[in-house]
Amino acid sequence: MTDPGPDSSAPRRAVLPRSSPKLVTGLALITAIILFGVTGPLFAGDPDAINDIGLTPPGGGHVLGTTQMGQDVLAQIAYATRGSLYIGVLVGVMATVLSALFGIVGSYAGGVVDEAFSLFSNVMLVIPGLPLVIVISAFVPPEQRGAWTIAVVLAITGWAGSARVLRAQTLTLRNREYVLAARVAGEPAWRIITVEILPNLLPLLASQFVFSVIAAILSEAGLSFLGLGASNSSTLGTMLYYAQNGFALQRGAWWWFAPPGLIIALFGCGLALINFSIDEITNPKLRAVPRRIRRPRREPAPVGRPSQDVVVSVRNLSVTYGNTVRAVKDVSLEVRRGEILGLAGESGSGKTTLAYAINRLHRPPAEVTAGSVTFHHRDGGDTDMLALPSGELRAFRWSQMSVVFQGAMNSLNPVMTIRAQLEDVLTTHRPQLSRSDRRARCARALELVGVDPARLRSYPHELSGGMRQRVMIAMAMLLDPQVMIMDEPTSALDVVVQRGILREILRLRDELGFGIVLITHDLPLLLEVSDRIAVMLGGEIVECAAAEEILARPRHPYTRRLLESFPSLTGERGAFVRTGEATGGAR
Ligand SMILES: Nc1ncnc2c1ncn2[C@@H]1O[C@H](COP(=O)(O)OP(=O)(O)OP(=O)(O)O)[C@@H](O)[C@H]1O
Repeated sequence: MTDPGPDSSAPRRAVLPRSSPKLVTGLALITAIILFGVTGPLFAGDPDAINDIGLTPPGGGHVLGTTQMGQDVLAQIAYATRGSLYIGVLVGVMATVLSALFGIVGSYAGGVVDEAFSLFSNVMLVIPGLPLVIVISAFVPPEQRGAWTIAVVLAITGWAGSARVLRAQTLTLRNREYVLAARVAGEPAWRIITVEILPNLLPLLASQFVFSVIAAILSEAGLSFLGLGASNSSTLGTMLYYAQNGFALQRGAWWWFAPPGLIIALFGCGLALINFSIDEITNPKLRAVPRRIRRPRREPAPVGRPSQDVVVSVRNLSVTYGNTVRAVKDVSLEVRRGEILGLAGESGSGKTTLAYAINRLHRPPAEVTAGSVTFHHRDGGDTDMLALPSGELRAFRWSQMSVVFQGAMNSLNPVMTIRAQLEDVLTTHRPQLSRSDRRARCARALELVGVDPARLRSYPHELSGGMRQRVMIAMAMLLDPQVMIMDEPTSALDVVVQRGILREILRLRDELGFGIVLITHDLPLLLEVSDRIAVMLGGEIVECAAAEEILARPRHPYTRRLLESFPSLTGERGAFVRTGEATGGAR
């Protein structure tokens, strides 16, 4: 067997949830209560043993005192905790299975099955739960009212709300591309549900299970308190019932009613804390990344001010993802007013990370570890992008530096008209504009990108991919920004539409004079439209020069190989692709 090496546990560590104070506290509480419930009865004496000492406060031979019959309260609590946990888990499992069956299977099957399941869930949902539980419990004779009976009653009155939520979520998931792909690939329905859909519903199912357990323990306590609980088993609720009947409160016997109440409260609290952490555990994207309070190392102010036509200067910028990936390494570049700066490089070379960091759109675990990004205003003022308070950054971002995201045509909200989405930007950033001015600006923005303003009334699905892409560009231009960052703005479109949109962008750049950072893998396209091109490799800019210079005299071997891979540029087809030479990615 080979030695996995000292770092073999690192990837495993990366996929495990990071502990958070919430999770640790919740787990500690629940573990302690479960341990007490499971092992306590093994050590505690007989909870029903009657002693002639009567009601006694804690002390001596009885750590938590005795009931009015002289029964040991600690022993009773140990058995009662076990009983309540048993009912809670039973109900949690049954309610979760029922809600998954009616919510997930029904909505995936669709048609009559979905309608029938949905109707049944709705009927169960509108029946008031607590009165129904009381009626059913009262109907069952006390001698047959065991823990299982109570658990079944609580489960059948408590699953419908969860089923509705699961149904809504499954209806969305079943139309996702990967589910459609699995269907086209001929996977059977049971496999699609369990492999493609269920893992995405785990956070919901887990929190619904936790919620059902809490609700069951509380409801059982309520039922027992009313004398309708499980007759042949001891639970925290039955303890409270007997304490109430023995006038514990009036007699000041706090040791009789306070401990069971406290255990219920702590159990609910522990499960709620775990519930909060479930999303982070099941969804790696949501895991909180410990933020090291580390300001990027400030660079000394550049000697002299950059020339008037520079709008953004990036100096020695480094960005990392956690401690492992150095995606951008010591990058310096300038974006000039009215220029198109192309950013080329293989997949994973750090282009998107750099563009996002310039606009401070990077999210944890991405972190700027060094360098500076300065925005130079026309009036001579400078803005340190990395030091901008978040309120100012929000206002600054779209109005001075906007972004067209990768896959932008899917960024439009499907349930809002184009007009509403464009107007939203103006309402947020230009609240002083009148309604008619807003409408006129939206129409003008669409005209600029070559879309008929009549389309303002359309919903995104009524537009072609190219139109949606143009709408996103119109949205990015709506506030007359000085810089637009465009990350693969046309990659999903055919070449003719691509060229059409880029011609439009060039015309707008000439007309409005903003600078553009254009990211794409398509080097011929970059050579066609860019003024300058920066080539990235492994997180570094290995070459930055005028587009003609890059084409005529590429200096870096990687740039030369990149050019060789495009036949129309050099005539030597695909050496780069054919040899498959490793080029190195970000590390
Ligand atoms: N959330 C993340 N967590 C960890 N590493 C990441 C994350 N996002 C990106 N990376 C890593 O950062 C590096 C740079 O990624 P980035 O997306 O910036 O590259 P890119 O040049 O834009 O690639 P592409 O052209 O394929 O979009 C890659 O090694 C990538 O694996």
